[in-house]
Amino acid sequence: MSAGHVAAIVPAAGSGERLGAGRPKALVTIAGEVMVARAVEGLLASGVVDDVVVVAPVDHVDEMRAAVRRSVRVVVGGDDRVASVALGLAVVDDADVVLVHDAARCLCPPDVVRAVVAAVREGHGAVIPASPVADTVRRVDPTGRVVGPVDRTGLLAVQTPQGFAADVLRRAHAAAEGSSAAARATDDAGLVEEIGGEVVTVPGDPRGFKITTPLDLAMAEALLGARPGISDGPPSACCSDADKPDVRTTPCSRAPGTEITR
Ligand SMILES: Nc1ccn([C@@H]2O[C@H](COP(=O)(O)OP(=O)(O)OP(=O)(O)O)[C@@H](O)[C@H]2O)c(=O)n1
Ligand SMILES: C[C@](O)(CO)[C@H](O)COP(=O)(O)O
Repeated sequence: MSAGHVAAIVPAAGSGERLGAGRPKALVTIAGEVMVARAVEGLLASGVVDDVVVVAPVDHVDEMRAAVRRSVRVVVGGDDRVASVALGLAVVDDADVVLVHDAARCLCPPDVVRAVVAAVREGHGAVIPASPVADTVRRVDPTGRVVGPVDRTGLLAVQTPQGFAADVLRRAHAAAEGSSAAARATDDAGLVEEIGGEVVTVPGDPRGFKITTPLDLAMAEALLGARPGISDGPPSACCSDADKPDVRTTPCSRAPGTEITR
């Protein structure tokens, strides 16, 4: 595929129930910058995205436009993520490559964006960043009783941005409209699978984690150096240095193995 026009859709119309911030999650601030603005900046910093469309909650379109501070289009979202992406897709009719990137994965590094776009340009119709699952996985019944092991070999946890040849994503969404596939799919690659399309992976990045709960938010702030750690306590005198960017070169006078309470 030629270079083509790359558009990115940023679904940001969720309410953020699990975060419980009392306002749409994408408008929650992390280290002085709201999530949706961080997500847009990350996409643009990749240097491979030409156009961004933010999908906003109906009552927060102006607020989101102001927060992003870039001349991106902002459209009203739908009742679920699939509907919101479809509404964004409807306005990127000039795109050859379409990325879909959760506002909630706003710390995803630009390298991942570039890798996804490069793989679509190589000719893959659908590309997702994904990483090995770290935890042991079990299947359980509705009561929580374990019913069987799950072989972790070949299991990957999937992130965004997901990248698509525009025609592939359009066909997938058209087929999903009003069908049970839309209800089942938790991501856009799932819709491509539903129409028999091939989906390939590129390596994900731990920083692309989805900010879902208050703990995720605290971890994001800690990653950006905006708080000492994921507990609320103040840093100890010794280890406040560890909060500075280059912790590798910061000496600590405590003996190795000393328990550190934060
Ligand atoms: N109707 C919806 C629902 C979700 N999203 C977006 O899809 C992404 C992934 O969803 P999730 O992290 O689950 O966000 P919420 O749906 O807001 O979270 P919750 O389920 O806790 O309410 C988010 O950027 C969210 O804003 C969207 O654009 N439109
Ligand atoms: C799209 C996604 O972020 C990929 O991991 C994920 O599927 C979103 O899931 P959610 O249940 O809507 O949070």
